Amino acid sequence: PTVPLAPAPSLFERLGGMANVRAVVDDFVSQVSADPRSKRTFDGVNLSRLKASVTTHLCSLSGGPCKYEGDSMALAHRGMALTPEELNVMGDYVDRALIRRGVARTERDELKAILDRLAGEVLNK
Ligand code: HEM
Repeated sequence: PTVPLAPAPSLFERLGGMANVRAVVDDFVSQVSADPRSKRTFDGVNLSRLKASVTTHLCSLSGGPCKYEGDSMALAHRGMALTPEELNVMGDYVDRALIRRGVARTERDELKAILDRLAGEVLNK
């Protein structure tokens, strides 16, 4: 039998590591916060700060070496009454940003599954 010599790379590594995750977040947060279908909650939000926070969050969620210390998802989105449509708009921009950075289908689907599991914590708060 074959004994694996090294653990399988984390999703974080397969996404291309910190540089790629940061670039993807920079891309999709810029798009979501500018699109008329999804921009209403971004008024007055410090986008650089948000991008840094979302990068750390995704790094941590995908098994990377980060520790997310921001607010819970329910608290972060409290009072926004986010809709499934807004979440879909974001999901599409995430996917397109990943494609632009050369991330393959398997990894895109894995990240989508992680984000889908958080939907209940961000919608309708
Ligand atoms: C699964 C989906 C989502 C995840 C995982 C997520 C993640 C996050 C994270 C990590 C933060 C930063 C919280 C902090 O720094 O304490 C944040 C803030 C924020 N999110 Fe989301 N988010 C999601 C969906 C959305 C959607 C669909 C929208 C709007 C279309 C949105 C709008 C915002 C805004 C405006 C903030 C900034 C709040 C502020 O600084 O006052 N989020 N989100």
